[in-house]
Amino acid sequence: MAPRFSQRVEPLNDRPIAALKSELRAALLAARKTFASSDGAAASTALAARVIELPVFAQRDAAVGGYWPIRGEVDPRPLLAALDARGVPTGLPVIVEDDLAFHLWRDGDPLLSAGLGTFGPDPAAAPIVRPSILLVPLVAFDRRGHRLGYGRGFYDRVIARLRAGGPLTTIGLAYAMQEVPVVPTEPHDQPLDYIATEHEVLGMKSSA
Ligand SMILES: Nc1nc2c(c(=O)[nH]1)N(C=O)[C@@H](CNc1ccc(C(=O)N[C@@H](CCC(=O)O)C(=O)O)cc1)CN2
Ligand SMILES: Nc1ncnc2c1ncn2[C@@H]1O[C@H](COP(=O)(O)OP(=O)(O)OP(=O)(O)O)[C@@H](O)[C@H]1O
Repeated sequence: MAPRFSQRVEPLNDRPIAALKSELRAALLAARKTFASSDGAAASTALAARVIELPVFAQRDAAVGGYWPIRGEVDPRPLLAALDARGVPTGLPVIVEDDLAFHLWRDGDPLLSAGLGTFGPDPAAAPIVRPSILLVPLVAFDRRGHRLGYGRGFYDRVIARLRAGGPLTTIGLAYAMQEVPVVPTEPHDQPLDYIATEHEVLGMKSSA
């Protein structure tokens, strides 16, 4: 006899992680957009004032990888401008196949399309920088330092690659409203060293 219900209702813990991630992603993307349109600029300025105090930015030879904000992300430009004023080189990513190349960029430099609706420096004109500190955009985060992005794995891959080449400090930039109790994770997910919001800077390393 045919079962009465053809679809099994799966308990939460059995759901594939990718499906949990995409539901969380959709919900937080919508909420972030709403928050950013009214409160994003003030929160991004407050966040910059907090995060610039991290001692890591005062390290000799620091170079910072930023991003050009899209889709209601925290605007890292106040922080990038403060770093530039201190003489710290800053760069933005350009998509190259499955990887990101960071090229030197400061306020006023030209911007070109850098792939998937993002903007970045002219890769033919701006030198490559190897970030020792990476500012990481995110859709959702939890207090363990896990993040959810747009689901293409670019940051997971570039963090793994940069770490293999030398010391790297990763700092997620988020509005406090992007916090969730637990981000579902897979083995390739790279936890962040810090997450900065307009209210606090969370350090994940015991040495922090
Ligand atoms: N501001 C910013 N720049 C970034 C990233 C990011 O998360 N934020 N990246 C982090 O990985 C890399 C680019 N990865 C991205 C992955 C997906 C989408 C995105 O919004 N995709 C849309 C479709 C856009 C299109 O096809 O034109 C989508 O999936 O709906 C954007 C960037 C490098 N630059
Ligand atoms: N180090 C890696 N090497 C190869 N593939 C990877 C790596 N990291 C992630 N991926 C692939 O990228 C895809 C997207 O991963 P995930 O859903 O964790 O992205 P995300 O963290 O939300 O997005 P992003 O890092 O682009 O902001 C996964 O299917 C995964 O297989």
